[in-house]
Parts: sequence; structure tokens; C-alpha cells
Amino acid sequence: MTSQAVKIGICGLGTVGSGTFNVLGRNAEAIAARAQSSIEVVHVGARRDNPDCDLGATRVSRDVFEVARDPDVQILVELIGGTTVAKDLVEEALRNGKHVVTANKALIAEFGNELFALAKDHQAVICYEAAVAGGIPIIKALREGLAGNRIEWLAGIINGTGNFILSEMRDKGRDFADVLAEAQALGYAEADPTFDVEGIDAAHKLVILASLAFGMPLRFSSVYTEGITRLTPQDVEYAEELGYRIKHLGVAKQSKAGIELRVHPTLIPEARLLANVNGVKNAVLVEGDAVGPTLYYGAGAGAEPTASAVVADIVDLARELSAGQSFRVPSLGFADECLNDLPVVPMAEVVTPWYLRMVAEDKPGVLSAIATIFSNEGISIEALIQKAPAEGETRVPLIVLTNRAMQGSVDKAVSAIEALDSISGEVARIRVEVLDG
Ligand SMILES: NC(=O)c1ccc[n+]([C@@H]2O[C@H](COP(=O)([O-])OP(=O)(O)OC[C@H]3O[C@@H](n4cnc5c(N)ncnc54)[C@H](O)[C@@H]3O)[C@@H](O)[C@H]2O)c1
Ligand SMILES: N[C@@H](CCO)C(=O)O
Ligand code: NA
Repeated sequence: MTSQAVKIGICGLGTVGSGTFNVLGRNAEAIAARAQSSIEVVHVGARRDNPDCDLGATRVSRDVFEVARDPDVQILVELIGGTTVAKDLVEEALRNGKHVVTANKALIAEFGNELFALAKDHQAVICYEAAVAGGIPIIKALREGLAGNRIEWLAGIINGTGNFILSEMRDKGRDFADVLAEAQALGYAEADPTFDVEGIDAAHKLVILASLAFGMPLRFSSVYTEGITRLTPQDVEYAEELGYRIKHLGVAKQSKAGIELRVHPTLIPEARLLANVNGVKNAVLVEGDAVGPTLYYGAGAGAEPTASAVVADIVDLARELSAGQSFRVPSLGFADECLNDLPVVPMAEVVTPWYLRMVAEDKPGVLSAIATIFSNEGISIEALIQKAPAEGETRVPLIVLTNRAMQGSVDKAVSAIEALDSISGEVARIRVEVLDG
């Protein structure tokens, strides 16, 4: 073990910042043995103290930029979140020759390309394991563990708050807003929780995973993003009757046409492992051509699970610093000159099975009109269920499961169905993922 400690500065002392400080303190001995040098927090940048952690005699600045300018700090740990001050802070740290560890997926997804370039200019490194799937070492797995593979596709539950909400609603019949409030109190949610429930946080994470899997620059604006706010308890119930669970997934898939990049609710067959990932847990399924399917599971949010990933990055950097090396793993897992800006497949061309729910007049001819519309668009029907009408109601819910169909054809079929006099309102639609390649 080297005698010199590696000196770090932590900016942001909220959920993840306090968790990181505490894990570094509690596991100091084991961490030092693994890092081959002790890790010393020499400076904390925080607007206010946090009762969840005792900073002792650690130097504290209310201005986080003082940490970025502190000559003693070798690694700046950015845990303030957002893409404004955090971006300036990371840039300042890199320009001052410091390495950076961050849990900030928004920052990496939206500004990673330029920040990695800046880091390279300053012989510095940005590590971001905590940015995707919290404590699950998925960045490490994709960049290093699966380096021998051509990745074919990946699909993951990558927002803990959203999965917690869906699980509590399904298992306990709880109200959406009530569960979201609990996720916020538990420290799972983003500062703006619409990022969680509208799929933006998952889109940030998916774009990072896709770049690591397929060797492409980060392209956040290309991700199709749909959240969980339009899901109804009825859909959850009907999906279960059909043998499926509804989960919010990020999917990235390589085909001849390019890369599919999409975040949306999906029906998953109930026997699949991903269908049984509940609460704040995340899971990412990665299919490599050599290894086949691999699954990574664990806590996707929360103070110490996320701190686990932050500390792993600190240990990686400390090892490099002790060995006097420059970092050996490229930021996105591929040499910069080999990154390839692959085309993103338009959603109209994406092919999946579909779950469709509509409300129809309970009278002869309706089903055959619907069947004709599907047939005209070349869509075959896997299952069609007509529910019994409610007391005194002449209209009935109809649920259709299609076979694999191009979204463009489904769009046309749905418009034609919604135009029928016998159909009321909009057709609810959710993609189905069978997760078998
Ligand atoms: N909470 C989780 O489970 C989790 C998991 C993975 C990644 N993340 C990411 O980690 C980062 C931090 O998240 P969090 O949950 O700890 O948030 P948080 O709101 O609990 O903590 C952020 C802290 O930073 C402080 N802060 C913000 N701006 C500041 C500034 N200009 N100067 C000084 N302090 C400032 C806030 O006062 C707050 O204490 C975010 O990027 C988030 O997306 C969070
Ligand atoms: N808000 C995020 C934190 C972890 O990235 C989530 O719930 O997954
Ligand atoms: Na992770």
C-alpha cells in the first residue's frame, strides 16, 4: 500500500453525497486495501450541513467552486445534480487537472461528448458508474466485462422511482401521487420528479448504455421517451389476465437499419426475470453475441447503493493514481476515433407486438370492422378479449394483442379504429417486449 493518501473533494451533501461520505468512512480500511492507498476527504462543498453525516474536522466551503480550485484535491466528486452549475463545476475541476466522479446522468447524457473531450485535453478522467442503475456495476460490465462481445441489444428497468411506483400500485393498489411522495422522501426521486415519471431520467441512462454497448457518441435528443403517467390500473389488470406485467423499460437494439433507442412502458411475459423486478430495484438485460443473455440486478437508487458505485469509481481512480498511470479504459469503452455515429431507427419503423385497449359499442359487426382494419394494415391478431359490460352500460372494453407489427402500421390501424362510430374515445396502446432477441 502506498503511504500517500488519495485526496478527494465532495460537492453536494444530499442523499448521495452524505451516503458517499459515510461509506468512505465506515469501510475505510477495506477501501484502502483495495485502492492500495487510503482515501481522504479533504474538502466538502455544500450549501448546508447534513444531519445524516458527521463531517468532523473536514474543510467545508459553501461555494463548491472552491473545491474545484483546491490544489490539494485530486478527485472532485460531483453530487449536486443538474446541468448548469454542475457542468461549470466539472469543467473547472477538469481545467484544474482534477479527475471527476459523478452520479449525474443528465450531465453525462447531454454534455458527455464535450466533457470527455475536455477531460482528455487535460489528461483527466470522468467516471460515472453511479449515473446508470445506481449501485449495479453496469458501466463496468459493459466497458470491461463484455468487451469481447458484439452487443446485440439491451433492455432495462433503469428508473428506481418509476419501478417503485408501478410495483406499489400493482401490489398494494396505492395511489400514484402517494407513492411518488414516498419515493421522494426516501431520496430516490430526481430534484424534479417529472424526470422520473415522464421517462427523461431513463432516457438519460439509456443513451449512456447505448453508447457503451454500440460504440456511438451520446445522442440524448434521439431517444424516444414516454413515461408512466398515462398507465391506468385497468391496463395493469388486463395485462395480468393475459399473463404479462407492465414495466417501464429502456430498450437499445442494433439492427441493419441502425439503433433503436426507446424508453416506454411495456408488457413483459410474467415468467421473464425482468417482469419480476420490483420496488426500487433495477435490472439490465444485455445480449452479447459471445456470452448470450446476461442480467444485472440491484438497487437502482438510494443513498448507500448509489454511494457504492461512486466509491467504486473513486477506488478505480485511486488505483490509477497510485500506479502513476493514465486511465486505461476509454470514457465510452471504445477508442474515441472508433466511435461511430450510427443512425437511429425512426419509431414508425420499430417492430413489436402491441397491446391495444378500446371501448366499443356491444353490437354485431364491431369486431369484424376492427378485424378488417387490422387485416388491411397487415397486422395479425394474437388475442382479442371482450370484457363484460358494466351494469347498465352498453359499451364494453375490448383488448387486442397483436403479433409483431411495425409502429407505422399500428398508427394507421389505430386512427381507423378511432374513426369508427362504434368506438368511443382513444385507443390505449402499450408495446409488448418478449425479450428473446
Ligand atoms: N438519489 C439517488 O438515488 C441517486 C441515484 C443515482 C444518481 N443520482 C444523482 O446524484 C446526484 C445527486 O442526487 P441526490 O439524490 O443526492 O440529490 P440531493 O438533492 O439529495 O442532493 C444534492 C445536494 O446538492 C446541493 N447543491 C445543489 N446545488 C448546489 C450548489 N450550487 N452548491 C452547493 N450545493 C448544492 C443541494 O443543496 C443538495 O444538498 C444527481 O445528479 C442525481 O441524479 C441520485
Ligand atoms: N431518480 C433516479 C435515481 C437513480 O438514478 C431513480 O429513481 O432511478
Ligand atoms: Na451503476
